[in-house]
Amino acid sequence: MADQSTLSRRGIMFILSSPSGAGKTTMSHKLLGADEEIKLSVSATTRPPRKGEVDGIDYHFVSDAKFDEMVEKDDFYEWAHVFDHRYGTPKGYIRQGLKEGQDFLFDIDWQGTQQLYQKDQQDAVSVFLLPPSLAALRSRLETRALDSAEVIDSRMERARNEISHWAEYDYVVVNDDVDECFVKVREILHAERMKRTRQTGLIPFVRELME
Ligand SMILES: Nc1ncnc2c1ncn2[C@@H]1O[C@H](COP(=O)(O)OP(=O)(O)OP(=O)(O)O)[C@@H](O)[C@H]1O
Ligand SMILES: Nc1nc2c(ncn2[C@@H]2O[C@H](COP(=O)(O)O)[C@@H](O)[C@H]2O)c(=O)[nH]1
Repeated sequence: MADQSTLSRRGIMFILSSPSGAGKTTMSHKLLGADEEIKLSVSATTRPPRKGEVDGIDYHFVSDAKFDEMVEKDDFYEWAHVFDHRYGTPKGYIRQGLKEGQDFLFDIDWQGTQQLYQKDQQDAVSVFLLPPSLAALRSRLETRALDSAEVIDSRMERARNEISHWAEYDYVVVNDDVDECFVKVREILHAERMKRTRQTGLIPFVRELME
C-alpha cells in the first residue's frame, strides 16, 4: 500500500526575497540544513566574494566578461542588475530536476522572481521577508560587518524600493525572531508540497484505490 510520502510530485521553485539584511541567507542556511529535499540554486554574480563565501557553494563568482558570455549564450534562467553588480540563475538542471520532484531554493531579488514566474508559474512559490523595522535592518547589516559603510548606506537607500514589491509575493513573513520566522517558512514549504496540483502520483493512486 502506498503512503503519501512515496507518491511522486513536481518539485518547487521556492523563492526567498527581501531587502538586503532582512535574513534570506540566514533562512536559506537553516532550511538547507533541516530539509534534505531542497537544494540551493547557486547563482552566478559579478560581485566579489565576501569573507567566508566559497566559490561554487555560495555563488559562482565570475568576471564581467564571463557574465557577458553567459548572457550571450542564453545560459541564464533569469538575471538582473542588483545594486552595482549582476546576478543570475544558471539554467543548469533546474527544469529536469523539477520534473523529477527536486525542490530548489532561490535567494533572488524581485526582478528575478518576476522572471521565474513568467517562465514557470506552476512551480514557483515566493516568500518575501520583511524586517521588523528599518532601524533593525540597518543594525543587522552593521552587525553582520561584511560590507563597507558605503555599501550599507546604498543598500539601506534601496531597501524602500525592494520593500515596495512585497505585494507581488505569495507569502510575506516578518523576520523578527529567527526561530519563529523559520518555523513559518518551513510550514509554507510543507503545505505547498501537499498541493493537489503538484502531486502527480495522486491520479494513479486514486485510480488504484477505486478499483
Ligand atoms: N531575526 C533576526 N534577528 C536578528 N538578527 C538577524 C535575524 N535574521 C538575520 N539576522 C542577522 O542579520 C544579518 C543579515 O542577515 P542575512 O545575511 O541572512 O540577510 P540577507 O537578507 O541574506 O542579506 P543580503 O541580501 O545582503 O545577502 C546577519 O548577521 C544575520 O545573522
Ligand atoms: N535576480 C537575481 N537576484 C539575485 C540572484 N542572486 C542573488 N540575488 C539577489 O541579489 C541581492 C544581493 O545579494 P548579496 O549576496 O550581494 O547580498 C539579494 O537581494 C539577492 O537575493 C540571482 O541569481 N538573481
